[in-house]
Amino acid sequence: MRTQDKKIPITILTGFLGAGKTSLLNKLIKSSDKKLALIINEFGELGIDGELVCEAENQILELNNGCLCCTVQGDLTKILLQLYAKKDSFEQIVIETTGLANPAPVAELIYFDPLINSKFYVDGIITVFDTLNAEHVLSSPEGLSQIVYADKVLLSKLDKCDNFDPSQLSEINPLAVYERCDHGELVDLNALLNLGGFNVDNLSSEIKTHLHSHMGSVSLSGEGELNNACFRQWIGSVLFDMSDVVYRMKGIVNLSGVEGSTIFQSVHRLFEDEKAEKDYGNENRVVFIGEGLNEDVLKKGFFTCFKE
Ligand SMILES: Nc1nc2c(ncn2[C@@H]2O[C@H](COP(=O)(O)OP(=O)(O)OP(=O)(O)O)[C@@H](O)[C@H]2O)c(=O)[nH]1
Repeated sequence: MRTQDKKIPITILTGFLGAGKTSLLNKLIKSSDKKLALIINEFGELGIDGELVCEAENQILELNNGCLCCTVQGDLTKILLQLYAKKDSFEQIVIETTGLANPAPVAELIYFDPLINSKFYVDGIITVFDTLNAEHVLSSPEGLSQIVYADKVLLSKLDKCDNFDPSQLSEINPLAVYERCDHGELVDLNALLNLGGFNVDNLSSEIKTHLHSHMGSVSLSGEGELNNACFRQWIGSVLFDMSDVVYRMKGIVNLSGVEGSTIFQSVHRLFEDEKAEKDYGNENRVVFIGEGLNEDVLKKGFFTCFKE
């Protein structure tokens, strides 16, 4: 028996902001043969991804107070040890990193922290790559590191992109396996949780530094009912006017004339809304992630949408 056989496998799921990680995770949860424990790390102090992930029987733990690749490694150690104490209730852990994370420091923690390494191993690093925003993703060090360290790269949004050239990725990482994955759909989702071990030799501490200091998030929240037309107009104008600086927006809102809560999300200008599975009552939470965001302007716009 290999020593790894006694350890708990961890899959690191990464991919740039809005690439399709949560979409994939939801498909994985529904079709997995294994019971999973999920650790979801978000950029922005108001957690929304935890709500977007379907619960099934799995344990979901959120880390919202920083990015795993820099500030919250101590928290990750604590969570992993807590999970280990309940190890009979799941078979594998999936860590969904923020869209701005370099996966290497997370893998390094699992490999080089003796306590963690005696209990866990990295089964693989999976990167969801947004083909529609390829140029933008590859121009950022975070997006690049997600390709560099991947064991498997899932190409999302090819349904909306007809001129994507995959050789630009295989030139960066010829060792990874590349596969098409629209909306988290894959032929064999279960194989994703059995990649069989990540190659520790690929790790380089050089790209370990805090890369995304220029990025920031603005989290807005308030109780009550938002005027539906006003809110849609405001979001539309934010995405239009600030599309260069707002990379990602997510929100759970209570809109006038709409029963239950609505989930809003955008990746650059691509925008979607859907009925939330759960009713959050009067609660409204909106998170913007981007570069040089003007919190006061966003706050003012948000609060003018509350119905008198
Ligand atoms: N057309 C298209 N849209 C997609 C695809 N995959 C995801 N999306 C959409 O892209 C948006 C972001 O998807 P998510 O799964 O939330 O992305 P994410 O990587 O978890 O986002 P963050 O956690 O914020 O970084 C959603 O509106 C999805 O419906 C795809 O293959 N094709």
